[in-house]
Amino acid sequence: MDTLTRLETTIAQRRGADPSSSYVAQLQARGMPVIARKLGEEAVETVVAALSGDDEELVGEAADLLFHLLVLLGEKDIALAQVLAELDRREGLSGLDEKASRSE
Ligand SMILES: N=c1c2ncn([C@@H]3O[C@H](COP(=O)(O)OP(=O)(O)OP(=O)(O)O)[C@@H](O)[C@H]3O)c2ncn1[C@@H]1O[C@H](COP(=O)(O)O)[C@@H](O)[C@H]1O
Repeated sequence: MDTLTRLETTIAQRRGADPSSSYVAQLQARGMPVIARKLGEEAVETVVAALSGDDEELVGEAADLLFHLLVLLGEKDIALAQVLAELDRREGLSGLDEKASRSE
């Protein structure tokens, strides 16, 4: 099992866990508005790290971003596999077709 899939499984297993002992359970208990805001913050922090030129910081922020994206997808009951399938679909499209398809 790859890293993101393992993490997705862990996040799903945190449903209903004690928020005082689990950061994921704490986010899940606070709900989608907090999860979405957190993802937005992590996206901004990733952009700032990219512009700062510090690779180590960027790696850390990118990990935070992917982690919080998985929490958000889990909250919406969207499997990582669905997102990967969409990327696979786009990979199969050629340049202009892909642009048209993405803007649909
Ligand atoms: N990958 C992560 C992970 N990445 C980041 N974080 C947490 O995400 C938060 C990042 O937020 P910030 O950088 O803004 O730091 P902060 O100021 O402490 O956060 P806030 O108080 O603003 O929420 C930190 O609290 C990190 O600990 C993570 N927490 C958990 N995981 C994974 O999720 C699993 C389950 O975690 P628990 O639910 O805590 O058991 C763990 O085993 C890990 O594999």
